[in-house]
Amino acid sequence: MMTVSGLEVAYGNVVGLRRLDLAVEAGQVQLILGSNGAGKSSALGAIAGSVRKRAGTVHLDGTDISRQRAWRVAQRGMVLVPEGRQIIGPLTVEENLRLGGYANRTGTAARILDEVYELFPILGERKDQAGGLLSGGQQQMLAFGRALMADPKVILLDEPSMGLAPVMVDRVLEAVTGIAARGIGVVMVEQNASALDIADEVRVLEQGLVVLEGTPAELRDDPRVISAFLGAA
Ligand SMILES: Nc1ncnc2c1ncn2[C@@H]1O[C@H](COP(=O)(O)OP(=O)(O)OP(=O)(O)O)[C@@H](O)[C@H]1O
Repeated sequence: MMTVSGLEVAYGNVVGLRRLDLAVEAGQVQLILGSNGAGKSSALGAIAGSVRKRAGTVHLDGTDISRQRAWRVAQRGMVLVPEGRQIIGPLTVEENLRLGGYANRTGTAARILDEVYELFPILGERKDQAGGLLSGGQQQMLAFGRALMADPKVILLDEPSMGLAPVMVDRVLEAVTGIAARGIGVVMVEQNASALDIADEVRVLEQGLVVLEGTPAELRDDPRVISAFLGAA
C-alpha cells in the first residue's frame, strides 16, 4: 500500500538517513527501532513530506507522492503523529480532534469522531476540557484520534511511548494495535523495545542506516538488540 525506496536525508554534511527501503500493507505495524539521533524522525518526516529528501521515492497506492508537501500527503491518506504529540493545549479535546478532520477528504469526519470516542472512551468523557489538561498518555490517545479523523490509509507514529510510565506505554501500544486493526498501515519509530510486541516487522536504525531487519521474534534474541534496547548484555 505504501512503499519507500532508497530514501535519504541530509542536513548539510550531516547524513540523517541512508537508503531506507520499507513497505507497509493495510493492518500491518512496521517498526523502526533506534536510539537518540539514529534518524527516526528524519525517516518519518521525509516519508510524510515535512523533511526534504536527498534521494528516494515514496508511493501511496501506486501514486508517487515523493514531491508532495505534508498537507497534501495528509489529504491523500498518510498522516504523521509527531514526536511530543503537539496537542493544542488551550483548545478542547473535541476541537483538537476536529482539527484532524480538516484533512479528511472522504466525508467521514463526523462518523470517525464517534468511532474515536468509542476507541478511546476517556476522550469522550473529557471532550469539553482543554487538551493541555490531559495526562501524557491521554494526550497520545488524542494525537492518535486526531490522526484518525483524516481517515488515513497509513499512519506514521514518532515515538508514541516517549515520556510515559510503563503501564501507559502498554495502553498506548494497545491503541496502536487497535489502529492497525482498522485496516490502517502503521509505521512506528521507537526507542522503547516494548514496541517489538506489537510489530509485524522490525528494522534497527543506527546512524541513519538500517543495520538489522527481521521479525520481532528474530530480533528479540539478537545480541545487538538486547544490548542497545533491552538493557542487558
Ligand atoms: N535540522 C537539523 N539540522 C541538522 N542536523 C539534524 C537536523 N535534524 C536532525 N539532524 C541530525 O540528523 C541525525 C538524525 O536525527 P533524527 O532527529 O532523525 O534522529 P532521531 O532518531 O529521531 O532522534 P531522537 O530520538 O533524538 O528524536 C542526527 O545526527 C541529528 O543530529
